[in-house]
Amino acid sequence: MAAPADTGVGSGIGGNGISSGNEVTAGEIESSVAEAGLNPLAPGVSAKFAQYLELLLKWNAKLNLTAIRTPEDIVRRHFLECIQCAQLIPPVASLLDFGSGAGFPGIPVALLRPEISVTLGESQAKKAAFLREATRSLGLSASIFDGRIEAMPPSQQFEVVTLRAVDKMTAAYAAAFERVAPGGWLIVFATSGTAERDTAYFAPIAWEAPVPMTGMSDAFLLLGRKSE
Ligand SMILES: C[S@@+](CC[C@H](N)C(=O)[O-])C[C@H]1O[C@@H](n2cnc3c(N)ncnc32)[C@H](O)[C@@H]1O
Repeated sequence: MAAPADTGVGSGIGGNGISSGNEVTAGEIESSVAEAGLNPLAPGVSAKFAQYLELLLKWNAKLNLTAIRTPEDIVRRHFLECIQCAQLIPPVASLLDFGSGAGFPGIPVALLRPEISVTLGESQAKKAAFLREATRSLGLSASIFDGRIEAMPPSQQFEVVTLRAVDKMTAAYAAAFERVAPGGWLIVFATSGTAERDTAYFAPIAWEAPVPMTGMSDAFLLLGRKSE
């Protein structure tokens, strides 16, 4: 799948209330969430996002975890998109973030939806190490699956599987579908160029109307339910 489109909220430095320095305060994150029209975060959650951002910047300088590098872009493209996703997830008990990378959307989901048991699946060792450190520092109970999702025991299934910017789409899709429990949800981050292909690929899934990403001109969330 293509990476999320670079057409987000705001217009670069200062466009979403984020200053150009390397520090982003909890207040600035709350303002960005409000400007994007998303529901306010629960008390304490914006401070956790500020801490997550600091960790990302520190590790990204050495390990190249994400190509989105500046604080304002990380808030605008990674955080806001994933916060919107977390707020849309139906009431469920378990979620697999397939190809979590630096934690998107799994870590924002774990921060916003502590009732969900989140598994962050990531095959690259350096990214899995970051996920371990990030979840430890942020006090999250999310587990890390350090390997290819295809290697999970066949019986391991989840009520929600998220897919965001995962490459080798055909193989990833087949593996993701296997991990969705009967009656569970698949949530795909898509653009107008991929939405039709994505929904067509997962034929046995009943798709809801694509949800436009807040403040984005060409990004959608696809939510589909696997039959019982
Ligand atoms: C482009 S990154 C996107 C990461 C994150 N979802 C995001 O939106 O920023 C895709 C990640 O998926 C991981 N990945 C791809 N196929 C995988 C598989 N079959 N099992 C586990 N991880 C996988 C890659 O190692 C990579 O870190």
